[in-house]
Amino acid sequence: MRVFKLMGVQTMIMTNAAGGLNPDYRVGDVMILKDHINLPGLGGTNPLMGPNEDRFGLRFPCTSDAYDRDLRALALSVGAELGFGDLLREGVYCVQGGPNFESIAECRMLRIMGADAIGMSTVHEVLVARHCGMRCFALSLVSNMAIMDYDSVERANHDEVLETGRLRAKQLESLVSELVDRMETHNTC
Ligand SMILES: O=P(O)(O)O[C@H]1O[C@H](CO)[C@@H](O)[C@H]1O
Ligand SMILES: Nc1nc2[nH]cnc2c(=O)[nH]1
Repeated sequence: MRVFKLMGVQTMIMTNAAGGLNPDYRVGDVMILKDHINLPGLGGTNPLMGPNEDRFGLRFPCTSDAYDRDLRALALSVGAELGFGDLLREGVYCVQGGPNFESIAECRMLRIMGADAIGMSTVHEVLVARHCGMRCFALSLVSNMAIMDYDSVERANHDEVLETGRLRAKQLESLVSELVDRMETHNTC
């Protein structure tokens, strides 16, 4: 992120695959991140640990405005214009350390905590990008539903994640490229 910053990048667009925790979500939905829960961060592991690099940003950065409101609104309208507004959601992404998928008890706890989707990436990048003043937009492809039921015979697996990615690749490509075409290039930070 800091190399991008030094190269003059002002806006970061990030994508990930995530497990759906919100029972209203379906495999193949696309969740625009409006906020996150940084589980490793709450536990004391954070990419901004260590001496602060003052030339990049503040020691104690704000995260309540991490995901740019204007870009979120623009993505929702672009998706609707492209004909797949019904797939789009806005929600809270939770990052855990991985690489294992979550246990049933963990999924249930995360849902109670307010997470709509769970993954293993993106938040670290967002924290460093925001620290140095870059505008951030991120979306999650709901590649599988988290297992919440002890009677379920479903098992989270990476093949399903890859398969859903293939299924939605074209639509996500058109969403991101149209977003890039239309977004203001200036940094609002
Ligand atoms: O977050 P990305 O890299 O999109 O991928 C997510 O999906 C993979 C697991 O299937 C993990 O890598 C997890 O982080
Ligand atoms: N942690 C986590 N990461 C994912 N990436 C894609 N699906 C999942 C999931 O169910 N859990």
